[in-house]
Amino acid sequence: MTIIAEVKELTIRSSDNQDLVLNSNFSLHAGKTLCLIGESGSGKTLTIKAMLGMLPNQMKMSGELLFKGHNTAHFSPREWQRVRGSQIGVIPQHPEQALHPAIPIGRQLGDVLRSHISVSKLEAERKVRRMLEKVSLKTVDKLMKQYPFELSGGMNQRVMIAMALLLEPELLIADEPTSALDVTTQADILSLLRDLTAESGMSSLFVTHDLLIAGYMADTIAVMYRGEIIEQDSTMAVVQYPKHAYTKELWQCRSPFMLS
Ligand SMILES: Nc1ncnc2c1ncn2[C@@H]1O[C@H](COP(=O)(O)OP(=O)(O)OP(=O)(O)O)[C@@H](O)[C@H]1O
Repeated sequence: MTIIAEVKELTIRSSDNQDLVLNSNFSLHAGKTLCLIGESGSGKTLTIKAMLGMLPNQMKMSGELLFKGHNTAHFSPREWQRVRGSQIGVIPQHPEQALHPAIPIGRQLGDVLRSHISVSKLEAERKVRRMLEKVSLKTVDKLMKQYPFELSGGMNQRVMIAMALLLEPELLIADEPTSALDVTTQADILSLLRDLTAESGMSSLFVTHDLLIAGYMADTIAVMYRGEIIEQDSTMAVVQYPKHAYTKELWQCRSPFMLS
């Protein structure tokens, strides 16, 4: 199985020497989804930031982060610019904060495409339209001219998914992409993401604090607790036979209804 990214012995310390992430290890494989799960403050977002080369300057990091076999510590700002967005797609928790409020959707996506690959305006528009249709957005003609504030949270998140997938990344990172959405929209978006990742063959890292969502999305689950990965196994093993008391607790505090 092709390894797309590896996190080896990742430790992140705050400026006052607190361990915020301690000795994390996991691998991301092509065509597979790994879920990082843990409560608020367990270190999930810092792990993602480290993988994207975006840790706050005052933090100290040790360990190795590899993307397609390359140690990302050696990436120049220019290489990072190339990798982020084109080879690694990111879906944030709050799409409204990631989208520009004063640029129409069609132009925002077109600009992303044209900043990474050389295509004519017309071809960029065609690709953007196709991608917006792929994430099940309707009335694409109208949508291309609309601004984020005119769309619902669920529609904006579909736009972010389209943006993240536009350049056919090899790795998709989604940080709690549905936590700001109502339950029905959440289920629709999760099902869309699951279909798109399965069909594209890319690797994905999905962050959530919800074991039910992890069980629905992932092939492998890594449970984070106070900065450490305390349990990591196949989804089946973690959901059906959780070993750690904290994982059992995560399961018990979840509703009994399963997504299908
Ligand atoms: N810029 C920062 N400066 C200092 N400490 C930080 C900073 N960002 C995060 N932390 C601390 O690092 C720890 C891990 O934070 P992180 O954001 O990775 O958690 P998380 O698991 O993603 O939580 P959430 O689900 O709430 O996003 C927390 O104790 C947090 O307070």
